[in-house]
Amino acid sequence: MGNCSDDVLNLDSLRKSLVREEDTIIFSLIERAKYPVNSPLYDERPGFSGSLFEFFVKESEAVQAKAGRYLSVEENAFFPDNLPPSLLPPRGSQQVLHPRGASININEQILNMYHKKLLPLITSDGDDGNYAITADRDLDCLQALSRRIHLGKFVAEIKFRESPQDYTRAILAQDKDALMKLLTFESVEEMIKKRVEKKAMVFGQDVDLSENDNVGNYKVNPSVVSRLYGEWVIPLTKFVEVEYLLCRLD
Ligand SMILES: O=C(O)C(=O)C[C@]1(C(=O)O)C=C[C@@H](O)C=C1
Repeated sequence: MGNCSDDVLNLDSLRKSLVREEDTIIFSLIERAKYPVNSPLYDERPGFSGSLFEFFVKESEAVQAKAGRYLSVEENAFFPDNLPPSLLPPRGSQQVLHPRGASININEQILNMYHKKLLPLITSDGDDGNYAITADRDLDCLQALSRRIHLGKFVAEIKFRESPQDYTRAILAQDKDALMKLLTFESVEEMIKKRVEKKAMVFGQDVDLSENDNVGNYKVNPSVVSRLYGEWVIPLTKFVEVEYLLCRLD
């Protein structure tokens, strides 16, 4: 979203960014679902010190690091060790987040969820040999999911600033359950799950000029998108929020 500076930091504007990220996530899933699972991409390969997927992501992240992607506190690398420095100077934006919480990176969990849970649900079996483009589509999905989930840091910061007393009590007690309760809005979560399902129907339908809508023929199963949010995206965002808050007073 690129505008997480102090003057625009409020819950409404952040929630708008989360809503906009839904579009990015759903379109990236639709693009990935064009290709079969292509499992050899993820197998260890001699000469690559890992899989072709890992090689692709590491090299892509190295280029993006040089071009300044990770200067933004909203961006987190999947393989952050040994990234080259940015060739551009830092942008000097205000530090909105608490420094300890700003460095939270749960991409390992996101990667694990993506490979083990999500990918089998959105791809067909098979191998068409298009490994590079498949890896590129994977990276798009992963970066969109990661950005959305790590925005939890900003959400947590806002919530802390809005009710410092309640949060301070729970933080001092290091009470994760109390923090989780404070930051949860069940009605908001329900609305999100319904909305992403509807978006997947709208974005993923075949469009042609005949009278008959191609209802029911979706590029990514809308109920999988709703499940993705309910079981992984929202819980992981909340995990980031709790982790951020736990160290907010350090
Ligand atoms: O909108 C918020 O208040 C958030 O904290 C974000 C979010 C989400 O991940 O979408 C997480 C927890 C809330 O229960 C509702 C929604």
